Amino acid sequence: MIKILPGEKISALDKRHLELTGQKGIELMEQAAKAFSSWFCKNFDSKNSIIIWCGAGNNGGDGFAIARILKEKGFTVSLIECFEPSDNLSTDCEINRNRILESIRSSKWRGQIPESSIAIDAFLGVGLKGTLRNEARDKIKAFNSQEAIKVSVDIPSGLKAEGVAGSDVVLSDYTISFAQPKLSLLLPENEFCVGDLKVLDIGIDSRSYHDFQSDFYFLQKQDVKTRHKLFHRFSHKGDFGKIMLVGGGAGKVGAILLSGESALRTGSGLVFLNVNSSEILITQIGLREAMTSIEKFPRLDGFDAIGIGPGWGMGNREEQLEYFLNMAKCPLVLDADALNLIGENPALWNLIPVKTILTPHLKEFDRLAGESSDQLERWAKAKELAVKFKAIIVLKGANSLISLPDGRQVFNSSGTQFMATAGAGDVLTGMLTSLLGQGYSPENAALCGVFHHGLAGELAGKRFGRGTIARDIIKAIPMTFSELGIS
Ligand SMILES: NC(=O)C1=CN([C@@H]2O[C@H](COP(=O)(O)OP(=O)(O)OC[C@H]3O[C@@H](n4cnc5c(N)ncnc54)[C@H](O)[C@@H]3O)[C@@H](O)[C@H]2O)[C@H](O)CC1
Ligand SMILES: [K+]
Repeated sequence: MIKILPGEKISALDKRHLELTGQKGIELMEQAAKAFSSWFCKNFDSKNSIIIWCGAGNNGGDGFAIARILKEKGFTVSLIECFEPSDNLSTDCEINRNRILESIRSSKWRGQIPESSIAIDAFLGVGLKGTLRNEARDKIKAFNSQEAIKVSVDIPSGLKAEGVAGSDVVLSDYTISFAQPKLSLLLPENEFCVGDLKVLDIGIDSRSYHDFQSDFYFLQKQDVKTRHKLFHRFSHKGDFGKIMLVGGGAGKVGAILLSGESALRTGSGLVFLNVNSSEILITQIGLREAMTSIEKFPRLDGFDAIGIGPGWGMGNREEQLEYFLNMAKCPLVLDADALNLIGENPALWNLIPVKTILTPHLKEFDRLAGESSDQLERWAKAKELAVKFKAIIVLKGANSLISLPDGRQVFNSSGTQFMATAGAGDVLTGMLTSLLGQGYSPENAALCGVFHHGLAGELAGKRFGRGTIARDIIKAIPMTFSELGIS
């Protein structure tokens, strides 16, 4: 997993990469510009006219290089230079400016903006320091006033790599960040200026990260594959696990059915659904592959993992939750009403077995940890709780954050806005419980489960768009394994 470094460490990281590989800075910039341009060509037709706003630093250097590459690919490109002749350009910005083709129209910033269909923001990157100067503010305002699709290179100009955006910031539809997402790009408070986020590999040598300390990590496709258990010719039913999912109170049985079906689609051998006695019939009809039970205090031996909470209801459940927390000898997942019960009675925290996976969404997290004034505070509290109780806390949302007992915090890269639909969380609970039941370590179950859940959402979202529902995500689960080449 790639470490997420603070903005002020990025140039030191580049330097380390250049030392290790013998590359030159201008070559790394070319790799970044090429990565950006190939993403761009996949997403936009070359009939579009593009205007690129370039600053005087390396972010501007990226912009000049991107201009040259996109022109060669057939786009109509023009440039606005957001600096004065007296300004010092960074060495690599200067080199790329001199490489600009004559056929690219380049103008100085004079307050007028040529029309274009796509505006690329390569004005300021992670090198922004202190308070924004007035002339930079004017340029950002002018950039925002264009009626064009807006794409930021690395980070929206005016936004710092850490913290919440102020009012002087480029309002992007897409932010294409290099090597690692900057922490500010992951804050929901900054969604208004970041838009869709994509992180591109620009070929930084992974050894370059060794010298830098950070507890924040970014989970990508390539990190997940090695964490999976592979099944083979001699695998038997027992390898796929026997799990119990507890929930399905009156009127909410759909939640446990979604979890149950997700667990089966994730590969569980045997799935038991423990529901309210009034719901037994509908549960059996609802998921024919599952077995059902209605005891409030069922026997727990023989189960490989237990997931508790989807649609459970909170009335008179405390004693039951205590029973599960005290008696279970297998790994646990706690979700929904199980979390709300802990929020109401914090003494229950002390009964949670180590390495239990808790999956709160934002509101459930606030009930568990108390109100927070912003997401940064929530991230800090999640880390504190994970370390204190040796738990794994999955704070659900765009780029779900997985806080581990050793203090590491891992942001997920998969997922789509189409997953903001009823039952998507129940699907995750089923997937996580299933992987635990198949013998995955809690850390691997959390990382693989969260990634595959997001990927299933992406695949379902591609097909159904705004109409995506939780059952579409479940149907896409098997495809996520073939996508990653996992048997
Ligand atoms: N490893 C990577 O991710 C790579 C990233 N690249 C790109 O490089 C930039 C960072 O470049 P840097 O030269 O350090 O700084 P910037 O271009 O972001 O900014 C310098 C620019 O900004 C002006 N400035 C600074 N503070 C202010 C202020 N308060 N008000 C107004 N203007 C300000 C300063 O005068 C300079 O002109 C990174 O984001 C990537 O885009 C590399 O290309 C490849 C490796
Ligand atoms: K930028």
